[in-house]
Amino acid sequence: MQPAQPLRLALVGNPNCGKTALFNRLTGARQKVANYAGVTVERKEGHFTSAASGRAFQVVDLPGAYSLNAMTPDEAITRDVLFGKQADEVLPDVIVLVADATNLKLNLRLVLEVLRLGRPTVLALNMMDVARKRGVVIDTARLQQELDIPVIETVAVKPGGGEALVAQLDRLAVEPQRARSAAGSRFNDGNGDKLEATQREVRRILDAVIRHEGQAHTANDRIDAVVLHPVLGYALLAAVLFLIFQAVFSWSEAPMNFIKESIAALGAIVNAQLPEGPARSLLVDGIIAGAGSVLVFLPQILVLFFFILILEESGYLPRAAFLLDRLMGSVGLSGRAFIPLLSSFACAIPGIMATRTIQNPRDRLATIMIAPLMTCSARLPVYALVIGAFIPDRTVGIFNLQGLVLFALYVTGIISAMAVAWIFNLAKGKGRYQPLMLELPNYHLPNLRNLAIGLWERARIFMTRVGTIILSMMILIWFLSSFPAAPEGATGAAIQYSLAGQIGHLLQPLFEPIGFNWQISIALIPGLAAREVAVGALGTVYALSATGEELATTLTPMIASTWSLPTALSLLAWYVFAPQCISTLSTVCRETGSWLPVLAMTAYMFTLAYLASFITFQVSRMLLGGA
Ligand SMILES: Nc1nc2c(ncn2[C@@H]2O[C@H](COP(=O)(O)OP(=O)(O)OP(=O)(O)O)[C@@H](O)[C@H]2O)c(=O)[nH]1
Ligand SMILES: [Mg+2]
Repeated sequence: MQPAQPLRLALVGNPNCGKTALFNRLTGARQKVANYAGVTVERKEGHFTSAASGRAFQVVDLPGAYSLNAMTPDEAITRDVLFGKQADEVLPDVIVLVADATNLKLNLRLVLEVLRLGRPTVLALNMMDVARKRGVVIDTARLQQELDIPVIETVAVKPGGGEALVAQLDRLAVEPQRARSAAGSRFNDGNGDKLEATQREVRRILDAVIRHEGQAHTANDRIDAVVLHPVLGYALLAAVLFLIFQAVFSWSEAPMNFIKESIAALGAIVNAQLPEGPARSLLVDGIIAGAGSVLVFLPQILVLFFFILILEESGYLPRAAFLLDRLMGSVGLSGRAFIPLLSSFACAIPGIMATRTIQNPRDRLATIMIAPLMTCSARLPVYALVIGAFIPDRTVGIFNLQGLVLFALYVTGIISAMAVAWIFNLAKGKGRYQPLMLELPNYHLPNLRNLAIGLWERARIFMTRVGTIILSMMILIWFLSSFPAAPEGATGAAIQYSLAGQIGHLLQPLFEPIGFNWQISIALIPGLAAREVAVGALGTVYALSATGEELATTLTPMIASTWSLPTALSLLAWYVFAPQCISTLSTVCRETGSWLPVLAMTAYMFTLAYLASFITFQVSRMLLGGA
């Protein structure tokens, strides 16, 4: 009896109405959900089986859209799926419209537009929990009558909040025709003045179905009076950012020490158990010292994401975008660039993809070009390693000095990005200033369970990186650093004679003027695969360079005793600017459809990195006298 084909569903609705939350609820996926418009920028597919009927469904989550006349590249994806324009796309069997019940006035426009397509459609009236709390009363039965499609109330963020929808979909799977609205044709008069006809229809339906308006959301307004205040607003923004960098160091100290000690203990055990030889060296110097020195930074990454997740979920981000719109405009960026740039603090790849929400292609390109200057989380281990080794852990006034330096590095990245945008603006000619149009979502208290899931997800991603790309690079680096073995009667550490040692020495003339020794030069190359690998590579290289009997699984004291301060500062400067990992460059190529921006980006970033390191090294050497 079971049809072989799963029923294909597409989730369509305004931005930020909870499509992805619903997608996750239905399929058990963990796609990114956040409280601002434009989180989803690509099509995502998932599957689920109805517990009641055993029927299989295929769901596509789509970027939010205000209308089917796409203005931005992400809206175009949704339009193309609905019109079957995507080359390898089959039209969905049922369109699941999602609407924010607290904002029907805005959401109904798209609903009516989609109904005109005359396809089987159901409406999920989402965020019903918020609507109820505010006392909004919607006559769902009447709405169903007006639209002539099934209307189901949902709460996408609550367990079981999508069950009624699945039950309805089960019924539709038997006869999808039941969801084909005749109402669509009612305002499909083809008189050209569709927009106005739609507006009128929206007003009429609202009058018929809203039984009670509920209170205006006064709490929102009260918070906004502070958050968007011309003075207090900026002070709050600065305080929030500052707190984050302080916390990254002070909160993570204890767990980092614990991980560090565990790794050292593990190294000692393996060292004592295994006979001397390549196997022991690979395990202790390659894997434990290499991957271990990256693993130590997990707590700091989690603290950073703890704050990012709270900011994303609270609804604060679009407000910050408004505060900074003037500043962004003065260097020729659109205020819409704010969220893509902020996402780049996690990783430049989602940041660059998020530029799909920027309408003007020129603004979009400018944002893509500077996104890699935002400090991605993969740089954090490098910064933290060098800061931990060279910047004393003391307080300046109420501030932690290490946190201050970290903050300064992030700010340097931001200021440089603004400068590059300004130059780009001069070169490309000034774009028309477009006023920032962003929806201000309601404030949400972050849901603890989702926060925990989000952090767990980040930990998983980081551990997977450590276990796959970083581990395999570590093994490769260990081989390169161990073979060929030192010749008979050699005096120095064996690594000096290895392939990696030779490459390091070969590169040294290039890096000498900026203060890098051969160990750093070796670590820079694998750092292009993933930035954290540079830390792991240093771990392995130094473990293998250790000549004495002492076990060298902790990197920090080693670099503290062998590098000069100017070298350390120069490495920090290098990491602010040096081009991102290869995957970022390939994302730029994919998003712009051309290699030209990739080449331009690589060239400008390498130039800036070398210049910045050169100046940092030479000036600090002069100031500190010799070294
Ligand atoms: N209280 C409540 N919050 C919800 C509900 N559904 C979603 N949210 C929250 O609403 C915000 C937006 O959810 P998303 O699922 O990211 O929205 P989206 O429609 O996918 O947004 P875009 O991808 O930007 O188009 C998030 O903060 C969710 O946690 C709901 O039913 N009730
Ligand atoms: Mg989404």
